[in-house]
Amino acid sequence: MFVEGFRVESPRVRYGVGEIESEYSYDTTEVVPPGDGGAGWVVRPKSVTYNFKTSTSVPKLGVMLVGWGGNNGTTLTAGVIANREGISWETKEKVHKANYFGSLTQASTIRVGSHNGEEVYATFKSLVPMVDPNSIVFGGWDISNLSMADAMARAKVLDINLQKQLRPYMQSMLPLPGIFNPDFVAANQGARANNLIQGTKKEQVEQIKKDIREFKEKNKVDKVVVLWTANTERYSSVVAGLNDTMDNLMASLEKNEAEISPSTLYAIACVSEGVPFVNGSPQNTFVPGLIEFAIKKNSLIGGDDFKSGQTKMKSVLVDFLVGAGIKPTSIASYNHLGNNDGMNLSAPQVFRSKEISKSSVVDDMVASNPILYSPGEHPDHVIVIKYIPYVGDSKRAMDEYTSEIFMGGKNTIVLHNTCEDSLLAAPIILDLVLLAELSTRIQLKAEGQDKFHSFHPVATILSYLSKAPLVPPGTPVVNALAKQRAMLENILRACVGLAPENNMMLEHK
Ligand SMILES: NC(=O)c1ccc[n+]([C@@H]2O[C@H](COP(=O)([O-])OP(=O)(O)OC[C@H]3O[C@@H](n4cnc5c(N)ncnc54)[C@H](O)[C@@H]3O)[C@@H](O)[C@H]2O)c1
Ligand SMILES: O=P([O-])([O-])O[C@@H]1[C@@H](O)[C@H](O)[C@@H](O)[C@H](O)[C@@H]1O
Repeated sequence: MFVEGFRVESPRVRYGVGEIESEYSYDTTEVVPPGDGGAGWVVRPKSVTYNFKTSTSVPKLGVMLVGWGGNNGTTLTAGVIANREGISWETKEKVHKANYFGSLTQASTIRVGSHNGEEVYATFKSLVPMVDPNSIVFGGWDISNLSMADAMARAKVLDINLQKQLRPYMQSMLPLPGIFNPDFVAANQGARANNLIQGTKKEQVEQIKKDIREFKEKNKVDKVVVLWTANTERYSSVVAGLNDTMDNLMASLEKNEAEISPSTLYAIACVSEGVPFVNGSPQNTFVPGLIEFAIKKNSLIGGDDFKSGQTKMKSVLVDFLVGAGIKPTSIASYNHLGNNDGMNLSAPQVFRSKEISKSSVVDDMVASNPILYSPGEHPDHVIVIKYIPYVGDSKRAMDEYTSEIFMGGKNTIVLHNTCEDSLLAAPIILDLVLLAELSTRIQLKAEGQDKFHSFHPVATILSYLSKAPLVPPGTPVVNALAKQRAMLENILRACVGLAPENNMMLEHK
């Protein structure tokens, strides 16, 4: 059974004017090491009462994309317009209708219980009020000056009969000039760089801040979220005195230090304006000084690197294998693609950023099972990415997973996965901006705390959507996809006083 929406009736939930309040018992545990008496480890269940307040004042949302004219940026913009206008288009197979497939918030469901023995499901987005994607106003920056209509044609992602219908809506959408530094991307990206902000790094930051303010005013949006879907940069060097603290980063900006990347400059501008900034690429935009700045300003940052295809599959498969007591011993991940992202990734220093994010995704799962892995032991894991122009945005991923199984046996799984890069990434970008906006409307307070506060500005709530989740310093990184989804769903369930989904279904046992 499926329900579009629901209200929770409980003495612990109040749907007020402008907000939903809930009182939530957070059942967790306290783990105590062996005592002097050698009694062994002790695990004590404990319950902590949290109060949540979620504002139901859903804003008119503006989304400014860095790299708006790219394959992902144009595909997302086009997809939202097609959904908003109810566009359908004919291909050789059939007449297609616009949809939001691939979006967790728009096209997935949650179990809310059972009725007369039948399971009842609701849309994920019905848990708490979210922005309607059809109402989003898009804008942003690109170092290439093509209109969104021409950039969509350049991307060659969407069917031509759809593109023709979208062109009138997108031809007047022009990207603002971007901050470009050829030292941080492949040399082959220079050919498209004809739409640039000139000046010192500080002047560039001030321009981005001005752009955000003017966009907000011109479009009469209540809130803006900025998301980086521009090209992958090489890692910035993290150097004491340069970017290791907020003060040093700001001093380096004043000195126009060369090693501050464009993505970090955009992030500085956003944090300065209190605008959420999400990084969809793998580079270390969030150098320590930027993270300190975001925490001081309590301004949301999140990322890194959209989890869209090959890595998303890996974070499911390795979780299944390790969770089943099977020991992955070698993982070979190869893919080739032919879009501009792939061309940029053909530069070794840029590829290294992607290699890091794609390799780290198994770390938490391997570390969770010392029965299988000795301290420091991990699977052989290689990442290969090749640029083959002919396939365009239709990335072809090939993986081989070899594992040790019972009594010296071996198991090998081979996958071929045609990841239509932008058609998989666009709905993920949508979820990132919707959830980033939502999380800024949630306040929480644990028992013993006297004031409500926001989530930590480093938004781990976005982990499900990121290959390399950014977490507050010193906190655990979770990559297993099922755990990430459960974390997100259960936090939103808590906002309306619903217990975590435990899948026990005792009533049927
Ligand atoms: N499935 C996916 O597509 C996927 C998954 C994970 C991560 N990513 C990352 O998303 C990013 C975008 O992917 P894409 O396929 O859209 O790439 P793309 O090359 O088509 O688009 C990037 C756009 O950013 C622009 N740009 C580059 N540097 C800029 C700057 N400093 N300021 C403003 N604009 C700038 C470029 O002109 C281009 O239009 C890449 O970093 C990619 O690695 C993509
Ligand atoms: O998300 P995923 O498919 O594991 O990883 C992908 C890379 O393998 C691919 O080369 C590139 O197109 C995308 O940027 C994406 O990051």
